[in-house]
Amino acid sequence: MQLLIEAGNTYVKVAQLFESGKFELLGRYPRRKLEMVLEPLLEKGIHRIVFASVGPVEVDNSIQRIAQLANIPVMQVKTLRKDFGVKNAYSEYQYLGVDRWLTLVAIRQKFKKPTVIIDIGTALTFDVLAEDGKHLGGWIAPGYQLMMQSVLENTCKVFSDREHGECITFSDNTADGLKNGCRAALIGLSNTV
Ligand SMILES: Nc1ncnc2c1ncn2[C@@H]1O[C@H](COP(=O)(O)OP(=O)(O)OP(=O)(O)O)[C@@H](O)[C@H]1O
Ligand SMILES: CC(C)(CO)[C@@H](O)C(=O)NCCC(=O)O
Repeated sequence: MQLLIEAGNTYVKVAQLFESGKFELLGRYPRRKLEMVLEPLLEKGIHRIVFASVGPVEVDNSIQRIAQLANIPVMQVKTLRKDFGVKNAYSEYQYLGVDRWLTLVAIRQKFKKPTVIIDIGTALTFDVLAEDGKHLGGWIAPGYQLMMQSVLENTCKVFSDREHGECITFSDNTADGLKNGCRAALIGLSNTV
């Protein structure tokens, strides 16, 4: 069994890949919980850890260290210039986030059609893939939480609450106004492509 880890800017996602090809998502965890989550898992017959990270280097080091202590080989996946039928649009190819690269590769494997990938995580990313596997570039914008946070941190009287729905109606109160406004911005951006 292999352990697959994707370290993002908000969460670290952990999954198991069995010999049969079956895949099971174990969960997503805040970065600070990584060691606590990984250590018990490594006692379960893991023969390799494969990870990709767009987080701080401390997370990469922490995964390497935990694997080393448990004597398990570890492989860090990096962004490539060209492989798996995808050609990276970046002239300095290594600067394209590995999460974006892996999504391009996965989409190419599955569809082989012109595709716009919209990924709403900490950041909102767009990546355009042509039919022949050529990556035509993309956009990076703030995700929902980041968008709200930037307004909250730079105003005195705007506030929010913990409820999150799917509404984009015009609002008659501050919290809904902010949440609906940020959702509408994400939708508007997505509709521009
Ligand atoms: N339904 C939702 N309502 C409000 N905020 C959400 C919702 N889903 C996710 N978020 C927020 O969006 C951000 C990204 O979360 P998400 O888990 O979707 O992305 P991610 O792919 O894990 O991001 P990263 O890979 O950068 O860690 C977080 O700040 C999260 O709290
Ligand atoms: C844009 C994010 C934060 C999305 O997770 C990540 O892919 C990243 O850190 N990318 C590096 C910069 C780039 O892709 O151009």
